[in-house]
Amino acid sequence: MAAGAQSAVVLCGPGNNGGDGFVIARMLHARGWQVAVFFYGDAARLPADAAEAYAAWQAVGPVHPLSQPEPDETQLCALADVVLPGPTGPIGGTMAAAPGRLVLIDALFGTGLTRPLVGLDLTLRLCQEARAPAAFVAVDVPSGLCADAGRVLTTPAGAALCLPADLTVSFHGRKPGHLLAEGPEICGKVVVADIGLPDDPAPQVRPVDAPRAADLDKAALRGAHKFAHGHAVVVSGGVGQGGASRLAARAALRIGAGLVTLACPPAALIENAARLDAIMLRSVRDAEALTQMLDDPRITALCIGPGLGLTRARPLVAAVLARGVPAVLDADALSVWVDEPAALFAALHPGCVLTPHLGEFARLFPDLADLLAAPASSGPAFSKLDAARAASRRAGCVVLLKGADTVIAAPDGQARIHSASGAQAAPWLATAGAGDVLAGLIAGLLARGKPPLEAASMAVWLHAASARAFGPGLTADDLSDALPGVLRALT
Ligand SMILES: NC(=O)C1=CN([C@@H]2O[C@H](COP(=O)(O)OP(=O)(O)OC[C@H]3O[C@@H](n4cnc5c(N)ncnc54)[C@H](O)[C@@H]3O)[C@@H](O)[C@H]2O)[C@@H](O)CC1
Ligand SMILES: Nc1ncnc2c1ncn2[C@@H]1O[C@H](COP(=O)(O)OP(=O)(O)O)[C@@H](O)[C@H]1O
Repeated sequence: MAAGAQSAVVLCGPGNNGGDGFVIARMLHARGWQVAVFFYGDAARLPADAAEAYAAWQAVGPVHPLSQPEPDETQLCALADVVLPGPTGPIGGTMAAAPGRLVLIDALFGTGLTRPLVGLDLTLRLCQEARAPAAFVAVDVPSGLCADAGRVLTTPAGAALCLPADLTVSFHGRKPGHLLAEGPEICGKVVVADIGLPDDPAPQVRPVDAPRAADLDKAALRGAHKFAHGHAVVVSGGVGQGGASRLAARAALRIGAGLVTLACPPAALIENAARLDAIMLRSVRDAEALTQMLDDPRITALCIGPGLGLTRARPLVAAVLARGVPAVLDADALSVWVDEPAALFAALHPGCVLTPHLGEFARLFPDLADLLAAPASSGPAFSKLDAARAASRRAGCVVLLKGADTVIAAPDGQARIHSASGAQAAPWLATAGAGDVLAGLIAGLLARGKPPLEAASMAVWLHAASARAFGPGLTADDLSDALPGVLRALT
C-alpha cells in the first residue's frame, strides 16, 4: 500500500483475526494514515494476543463499538459516517481530508468462523455501499466465508452473509477456502504473507504446482526405446461412440507414452482406422478378448470409460482392473456401478485413478454428494476436499473430483487442489470432451511410470494450461495440439 496519508476503516472481530486488525490499524496509523477502528465483540473476552493488540491500539486511537449480536443504530451511524460518501460527522470529518480512496479492512472473522454471520446485515450493507470509492482488504479470509471449504456459511433460513474482498492477505500459506468453491471469487486477489512460521516440508494438502520440465522430458531416459516410455491402452466404445476414446488416446500419446493402442469392438475398427494414424488399433470383441490382449507385460497403463457405453462396461472394467496395472476409470466406467458401487470398490487397486465430475461422483458416493450439496451451516463446512478424501479412502485409490476447482485425493490423506481461477482461469474447459482428454493425459503419465497422485496432479495442471494457451474458441480436440507449447514453456 502506498505510504503517506490515506484513510482506512478497520473492522475488528472477537478473535485473533480481530487482533490482527488492531495491529494493522496501529501500523497504518504509524505510517500517517487516518484510521477508524470498529470492534464487534467483548474486549474482556478477547484471546490474549488479540487483547494485547487491542490495548496497544487504544494507546493510539479510539475503538468504536459494534455490539453483539447486532450493532445498534448509534453505532451504525458512526460507521456510516466514515464509510459512506457525502457530508461527514465527527469521525468521518477527520478522515475526509485524507487523499486517496478509503481502504476497508475486514478483520472480523478468519479461520475461527464457526457459524453464519447474523445481526451484521446492516453493518455489511453499509460497508458494501462504500464499495465504489473503497478498496476491500480481507485479513486471512473474507468474513462469512469458511476458510476450509470456500463456502459462505448460511443460516437455516438460507441467509448467507459475507464481505467479498478485492484483496485477501493470508498468512504462511493458502487455505483450501481460498481455492475451493466460491472462495476464489469472494477472496479477490490472494497474497500470502510470510509471518516467519517454519515451512512444513511435506504438507498433506497443497495446491497443484506446475510440473517441472525435467520430470516430463523424454530425454531423461537417454536413447531409450519407445517401450521404455510405456504403452497405454485405451478401451473404446462401439460404432459411432469412438470420439471420446480417440480424444483420450491422442492425449496419452502427446504427453509422452511411447505407444498407445485403442482397443475397440470389431464393428468399430473401420471407423477408428479412418480417424487414427499414430495410435494403434486392436479389435477386442469382449471382456475375454480384452483379458487376452492385456496379457502383454509391456502394457503399463489403461484407460477405460470415455465413450464406453453402459451395456458392456462392467465386464470390461472388471477385465481392466484384474490386470492390476495403473488404470484411469472415467465416465461410463464409473456410472455403470450406480446400483452397486461396493462391487467396484472391491475390485479397485491402489494404481487406479477415478476421475468423476460431480454427477458421476454422486452415482458412486451419494452420501458424500448429499453432504456437499447440503447448505453449509457451521464451520468448518463440509468441502470438496473432504468429499474427495473420504471417497478416496473408501475406494482405496486416487480420486480426482473435477470442476473449475479440482481436488485430487489419495487414500493416505494426501491431497492436491487445483483452482482454475484468477490468472489460472480456464473457462474454455467447460466444453464436451475436455474430461476425456484429461483421462488420456493421466493414462499417458501413468504409462510413463508416474505414481497416481503425481500423474493426476500433473495432468490437471497441463490440461488447464493447454486450455489457457489456446484460449477462446477451444474445443476438446485442440487441447492435445496446445500441449507441446505448454511443455516447451515449462522450466
Ligand atoms: N497461526 C495462526 O493460527 C495465526 C492466526 N492468525 C489470525 O487468527 C485468525 C484465527 O483466530 P481465531 O481462532 O481467534 O478465530 P477468528 O478471529 O476467526 O474468530 C473466532 C471468534 O469468533 C467467534 N465466532 C465465530 N463465528 C462467529 C459468528 N458467526 N458470529 C459471531 N462470532 C463468531 C468465535 O466464537 C471466536 O470467539 C486467523 O484467521 C488469522 O487472522 C494470525 O494472527 C496469524 C497466525
Ligand atoms: N469452468 C471451468 N473452468 C475450468 N475447468 C473446467 C471448467 N469446467 C469444466 N472444467 C474442466 O473440464 C473438464 C470437463 O470434464 P467432464 O465434466 O468430464 O466433461 P466431458 O465429459 O464433456 O469431457 C474437467 O477436467 C473439468 O475440471
